Amino acid sequence: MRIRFTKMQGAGNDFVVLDETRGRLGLSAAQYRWLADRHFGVGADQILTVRPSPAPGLDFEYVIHNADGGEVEHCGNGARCFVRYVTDKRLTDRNPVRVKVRNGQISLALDPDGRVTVDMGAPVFDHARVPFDGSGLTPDRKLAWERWPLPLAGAESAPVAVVSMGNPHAVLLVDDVDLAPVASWGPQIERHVRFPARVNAGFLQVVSRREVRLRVFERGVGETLACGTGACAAVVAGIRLGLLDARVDVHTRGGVLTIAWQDTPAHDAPVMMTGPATTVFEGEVDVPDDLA
Ligand SMILES: N[C@@H](CCC[C@H](N)C(=O)O)C(=O)O
Repeated sequence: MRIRFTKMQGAGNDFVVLDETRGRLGLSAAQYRWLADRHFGVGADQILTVRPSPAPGLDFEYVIHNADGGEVEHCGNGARCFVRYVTDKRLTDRNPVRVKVRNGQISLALDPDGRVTVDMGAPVFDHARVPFDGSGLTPDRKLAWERWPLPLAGAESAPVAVVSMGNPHAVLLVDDVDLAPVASWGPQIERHVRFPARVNAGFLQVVSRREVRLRVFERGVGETLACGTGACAAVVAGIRLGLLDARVDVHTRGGVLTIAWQDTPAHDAPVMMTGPATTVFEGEVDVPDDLA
């Protein structure tokens, strides 16, 4: 099947964007995997699919597949690229744009400086909704909020803060992200038995109360140059741990994201994320239909 696509990136987290506003392409998980493949396909961390509004009061639906072909709930950098795409393609003239994602809705605005600001919704801390199983573990309460000790191979234990931004995140404090064990601990945390839906693993270095460095080993992908929901989760965790102010610049390997979250007694304020969204190129490709 021959399809048109747009290649985009936000802080180096890269996407193949597909337009299904005039009809479904009907791709299989294997075909999404092929599109994301950097050797045999186009190459991307995620595939974003734009669909028409599913309900009054919404402008679009967008669907996200990880490079492993699995559908996921949320993608922060993808959300910014999504709004750049529907605006540049003149699929809408609304600003902000209201979009349905898998388990909720988000609002996205193009800023005058060319960046995009996304209302990412409120973080979720309820373990059942993350989902996370902390039963039998004793949390570390040395800081203002708890961290849960995950046993890893080699008898090491990783103390993680647990938060959902619509998708699950485990956030680990490290002294220096350049030296963090992302390649060895990332896959173990991603598939840890305590996270039944798997998890994105964030390695957070606090530089000051307004500046952090972050690397994320993403569920279904591996380490990416940036993760938007990971940046939101890391800043929310840092604020709840008492280490960060309400507005923080997050330095990733692919660029800077600004995250703002005003903590309240109910911890239910929305997280605002601002960052870049860029079109790289457009193309057509023959997607094999005999993939296993
Ligand atoms: N790159 C994304 C997150 C994409 C989904 C994630 N890998 C998951 O499985 O939850 C972002 O920018 O948020």
